Amino acid sequence: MSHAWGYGSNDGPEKWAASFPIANGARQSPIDIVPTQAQNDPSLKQLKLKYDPATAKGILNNGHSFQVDFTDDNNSSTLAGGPVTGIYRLRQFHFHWGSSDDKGSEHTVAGTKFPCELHLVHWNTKYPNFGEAASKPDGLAVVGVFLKIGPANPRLQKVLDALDDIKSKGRQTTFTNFDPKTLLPASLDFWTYEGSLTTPPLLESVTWIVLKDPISVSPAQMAKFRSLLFTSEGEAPSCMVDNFRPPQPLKGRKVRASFK
Ligand SMILES: CCCSc1c(F)c(F)c(S(=O)(=O)NC)c(F)c1F
Ligand SMILES: [Zn+2]
Repeated sequence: MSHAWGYGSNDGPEKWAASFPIANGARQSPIDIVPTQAQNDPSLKQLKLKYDPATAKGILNNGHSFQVDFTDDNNSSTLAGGPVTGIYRLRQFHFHWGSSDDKGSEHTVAGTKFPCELHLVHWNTKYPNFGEAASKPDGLAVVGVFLKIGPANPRLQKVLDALDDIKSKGRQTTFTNFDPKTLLPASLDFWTYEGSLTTPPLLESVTWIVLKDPISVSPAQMAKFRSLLFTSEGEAPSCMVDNFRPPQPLKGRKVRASFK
């Protein structure tokens, strides 16, 4: 049975629990991060990100967002350190954004919403593949990066220029020689907590690593994100906007900070 889901009034986040009861689980994401309640943990290691641009392979409109996929059959692009044990391989990155610049991020910071949030998805190599890892409590590590309105970000441009070729759901094209490290802020200071996928199947398998510092994005660049469609060619077009889940209950979880 297909569990069709989306971000509209009939199939959006308030309706997901009907098909995915874990939506009301104990470690759901995203959350509102309250810096004054996050405890500095000196035992947290430095985040180690090693990305090989040659592992970038394609860009796809999946009908919920767009994703840049990476070859993950070896340890060329990995995450280690920070809150995790072992080595996690980069699988893909994607974004969530709003219909206007006052919303769009999934995580919020003391209630502040950003216009966009980048997610870099990694899986734990102690498991044989992504699918196996995605079902384990320590299976995934996702780095979240906020995008804040400011000067145009030249490092986003190669990604945004590719969107014309993937306007509608199901469209994909090659996307090679790209280093996702260029999308990160100078500081890798982070907050971390145990959570979930923010889209169905909402699996509670994600160690979240949310960077404190945003990167910039211009209003014109945000308009480029909003030029994508949720819909396939031939369907009545629906603009891909507001593809974010709102913050979920913390349910007793602690958020740790890698910085003072
Ligand atoms: C089985 C899911 C396919 S990979 C994927 C994804 F497509 C996605 F959108 C998110 S997210 O929850 O939205 N952002 C962290 C993930 F975590 C993922 F692992
Ligand atoms: Zn995401």
